[in-house]
Amino acid sequence: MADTTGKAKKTTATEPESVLSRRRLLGTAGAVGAGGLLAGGLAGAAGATAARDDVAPLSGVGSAALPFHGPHQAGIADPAQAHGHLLAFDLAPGADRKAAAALLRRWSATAAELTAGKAPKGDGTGIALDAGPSSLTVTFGFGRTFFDRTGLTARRPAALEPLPAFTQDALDPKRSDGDLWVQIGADDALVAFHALRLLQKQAAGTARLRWQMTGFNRAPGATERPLTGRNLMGQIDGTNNPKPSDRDFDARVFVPRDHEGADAWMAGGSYAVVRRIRMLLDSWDNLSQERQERVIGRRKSDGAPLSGGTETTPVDLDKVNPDGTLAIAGDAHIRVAAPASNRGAAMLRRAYSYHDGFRDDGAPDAGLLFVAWQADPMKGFVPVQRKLDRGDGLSRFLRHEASGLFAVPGGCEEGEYVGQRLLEG
Ligand SMILES: C=CC1=C(C)c2cc3[nH]c(cc4nc(cc5[nH]c(cc1n2)c(C)c5CCC(=O)O)C(CCC(=O)O)=C4C)c(C)c3C=C
Ligand SMILES: [Fe+2]
Repeated sequence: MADTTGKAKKTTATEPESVLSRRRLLGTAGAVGAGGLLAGGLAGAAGATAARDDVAPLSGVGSAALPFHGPHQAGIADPAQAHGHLLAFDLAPGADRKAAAALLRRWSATAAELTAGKAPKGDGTGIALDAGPSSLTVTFGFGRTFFDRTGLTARRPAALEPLPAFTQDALDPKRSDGDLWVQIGADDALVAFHALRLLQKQAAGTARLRWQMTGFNRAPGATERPLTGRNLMGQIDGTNNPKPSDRDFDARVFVPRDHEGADAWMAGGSYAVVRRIRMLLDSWDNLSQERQERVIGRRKSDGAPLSGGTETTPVDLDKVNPDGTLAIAGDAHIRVAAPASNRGAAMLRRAYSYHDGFRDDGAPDAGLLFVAWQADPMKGFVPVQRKLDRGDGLSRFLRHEASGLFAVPGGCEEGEYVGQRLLEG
């Protein structure tokens, strides 16, 4: 469902029809294709729970649904969920534009069903049978290499020029880039994995997984009231993000709907910059809290800027302390990253934390799966990262290990698929 501004609206009905359809599957397996379910090894479970008309209402978390269809893809303007997967695929040798179109059609149909809480026909996995949609979103994008491989070079957007090399980059090419990109988010880990598994199976023969990263955020309801999330450095992160209610939000985040030219198919779309940023947590944790706060420019406890006020007080970059020093240090992260320091450049940050065990030296392999959304990377991520690369006090505690830039087309309507205007236009 989209409101008049075209933004996705969350459905929070206690028990939407679409949710019932998946949750009642166990009881109606015969009618909807028991073959799939039984093939998944669920014969016993189906027998034991044959009648599920007494199914209890889902929690608010489970029943929340974000529509797949609409002018923009879901998973951009809505809050990042508790569980996320980022995946990149490369087209298999011989897979052409037609094969890519068929894959996007399959993927879109599956994403539409799953986000509505329905079980795709023939799905025997059983992974998310008891759950509702849990705010699942599935977002699809195209990398630069996709266009040459499908004979669509002439329609590749200029905005997909490779990102410049930054001095602090230590990028692993195997975990960077890719022909196709998929972002999955859900407030339930099984619902998120279910989507990942089905999409990966549907890619067989057409595209091969290039890399995958898994991340997390705080679970909804974990705090007394909704709060801005924290990252693994313990900071409140996301405060000064553009808000959907801002006058210029759409212009900053989405390609205009009347966009023309060879890449007119990107109208209503957005560009995602993906960076895997490892945090040097052992070094960070050794800093005093006062030093940590100076590095960011905000208080750790409540996220208030060091220029005063509360978390939401506008930052005063000119404020001077009684001793004559700047309240927000010259190399503080929020000073260097602020639109005011970058000729207005801004992006929507929608990140997931990650933890992939421990490295040989005992340090956590952990950090941020940073995803920045903007209408044009040259007016968003690129100028800001150029500045951070040179003068950010936080960069001493970070390692950029992987990177990707993806063109994420606008959303599609029922019966259509994401990318159709590119692949069939
Ligand atoms: C190129 C863009 C950015 C990268 C890369 C980046 C990495 C990064 N940031 C934090 C933690 C925080 N960032 C905060 C604010 C902030 N960060 C960016 C951009 C990048 N950050 C911007 C544009 C802003 C907003 C600046 C402003 O206008 O005030 C904050 C403060 C809270 C907030 O506003 O979100 C924190 C904390 C980490 C840990 C990190 C890499 C791992
Ligand atoms: Fe930041």
